[in-house]
Amino acid sequence: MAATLTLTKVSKVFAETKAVDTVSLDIEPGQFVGVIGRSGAGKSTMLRLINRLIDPTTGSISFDGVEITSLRGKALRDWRRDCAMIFQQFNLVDRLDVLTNVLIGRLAEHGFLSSMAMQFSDEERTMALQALDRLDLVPQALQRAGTLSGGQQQRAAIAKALVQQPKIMLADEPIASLDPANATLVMDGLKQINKEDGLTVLVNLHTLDTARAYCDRIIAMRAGRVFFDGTAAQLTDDVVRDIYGTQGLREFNEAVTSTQSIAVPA
Ligand SMILES: Nc1ncnc2c1ncn2[C@@H]1O[C@H](COP(=O)(O)OP(=O)(O)OP(=O)(O)O)[C@@H](O)[C@H]1O
Repeated sequence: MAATLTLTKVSKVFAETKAVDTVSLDIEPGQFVGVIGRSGAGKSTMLRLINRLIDPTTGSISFDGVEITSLRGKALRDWRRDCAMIFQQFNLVDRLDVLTNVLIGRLAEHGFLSSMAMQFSDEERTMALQALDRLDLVPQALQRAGTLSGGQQQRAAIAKALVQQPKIMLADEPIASLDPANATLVMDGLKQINKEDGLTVLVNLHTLDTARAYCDRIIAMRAGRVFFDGTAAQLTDDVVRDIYGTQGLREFNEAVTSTQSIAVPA
């Protein structure tokens, strides 16, 4: 059963920098949420806090009523499986084939010895092939991951995340290294999984057009705080200018996954 992710007054301080500043949010099950904002606004830090790659300085993060920030040992490993993370740089092992890379997503379910031996059941291989099929990557299943295009690698990373059978999918700028055609395929893949499986998706994006085209809800961060939280329709050009500033807006207004764009003042 899907569950709500709740952040309550979450802050993360690095030395002098308040990367995330008193953020409170409820992410409802099945939402496709885009997080936007200028470089340094705190987007990656927020995702890393949710995944427990880092710990908050203060505040609470809970999922289905369970406090995430206090999980240790197996409970923490289980959370990292439930909360799959996609990174800009794909996180695949280049020298291994695509199918094996996807199967690595199952290792959290294995004991130490079977993990070391990379022994997977027929059921797991079927699951991995089904995930690859959803991402249109069956023809590449036996190809070395390092030989795939960037877009194919990112779709393989999504397949790997899928076989973890996560409850929520986090993606930290998953299309930042991709050309428009591949960026569109990756976003379409995430959207398809969100719609078909009802999986909650929380994705950091550098480009407004992508957030507008794909996200049910857009959260804009500025200096660690939530500056805007609403739908694409509510994200007016005036709000966008406040988020990015006119200069920043130029930088972030390049169309990456669609031809829509907003007006930038001359
Ligand atoms: N490990 C760290 N040590 C010190 N400062 C950090 C660390 N991680 C992030 N910061 C700082 O926290 C702030 C927020 O960084 P973060 O990476 O979350 O921003 P972002 O919105 O994801 O930016 P970008 O779009 O460039 O990835 C920045 O000022 C950054 O320099």
